Amino acid sequence: MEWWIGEYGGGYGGGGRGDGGSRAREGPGLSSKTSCHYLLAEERVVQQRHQEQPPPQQQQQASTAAGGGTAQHPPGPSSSLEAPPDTSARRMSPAPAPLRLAADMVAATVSERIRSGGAAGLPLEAADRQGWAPSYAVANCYQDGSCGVGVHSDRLTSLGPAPIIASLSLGATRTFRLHLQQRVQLRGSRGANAGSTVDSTGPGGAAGSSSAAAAAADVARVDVELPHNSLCIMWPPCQEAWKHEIPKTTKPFPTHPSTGSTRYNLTFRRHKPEWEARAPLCRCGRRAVMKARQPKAALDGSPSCTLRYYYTCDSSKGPPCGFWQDGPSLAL
Ligand SMILES: O=C(O)CCC(=O)C(=O)O
Ligand SMILES: [Fe+2]
Repeated sequence: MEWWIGEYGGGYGGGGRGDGGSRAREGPGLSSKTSCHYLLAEERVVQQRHQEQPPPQQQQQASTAAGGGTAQHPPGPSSSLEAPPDTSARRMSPAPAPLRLAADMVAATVSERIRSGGAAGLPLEAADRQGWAPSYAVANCYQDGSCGVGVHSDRLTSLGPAPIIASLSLGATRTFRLHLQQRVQLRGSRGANAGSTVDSTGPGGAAGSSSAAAAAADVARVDVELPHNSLCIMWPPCQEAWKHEIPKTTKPFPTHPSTGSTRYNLTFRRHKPEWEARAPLCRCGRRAVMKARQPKAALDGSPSCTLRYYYTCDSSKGPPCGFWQDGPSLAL
């Protein structure tokens, strides 16, 4: 694996994503030991277009989808420490053959889960219901317990609302920790939680996966151990209702005969250029980022039946200009 995951060289432990936002960066938006690979030729075309053309001037436009117009709200929830896999900040290389093979297997697993009703009641996009296929993959390498990724949700600007993200773990076993942000009432479900939004399937893709979050319907934090060859599917609305992290640890954890204390993670995602194009430009001229709105009383009030989004300045690219614009909403 190392021959391609280590592409950007260097370490990702010390100043990594776990350190309150001061991520070590080597390329645009990518930390060392993280690399980004396109699986579809279209993705490469979109990427090239991004590099060649400045975004369209749409600064004064009203909000995009179902949301209202520009509002004078204060900024939303304090900006989370977000992971880099936002394709607007990507430097992608083509996926090597083993990664394509893994992507095909992951796509088949996720699609079969959808086809057999395992994702019933979840807010899947119509296209995803027909079968899900990722367009790119992000590879992370955690050399040992000193490496982690801080609490974040994955960027929605280029993934669109309610994305499916499938995460394959290889090597050492590390803890994947989820933090509940808002309770969501899913259609047809009785519980007031995004209960079944994370589905971790054990080694070999064994059936009878453990749905850790479902078992913990009323807790605000869930730990899922991710052993070698496990697939963790972050079903929607996982990115909206939860944040996640791989905590650094000084405690012993299960190593792997081939990789020792090193864990590799491959997340498979589908880029939705149509959503990325909808993001307005903020006052400082950068493309705004789309985030999920979390109601103030999210954790004590009644569950939300609607996912709401807003656009704000991308603070990962420099001092925020204070831009805020209402975004789309998605009834569950
Ligand atoms: O390593 C993992 O399991 C999670 C990685 C992650 O959250 C990310 O790349 O956004
Ligand atoms: Fe993430």
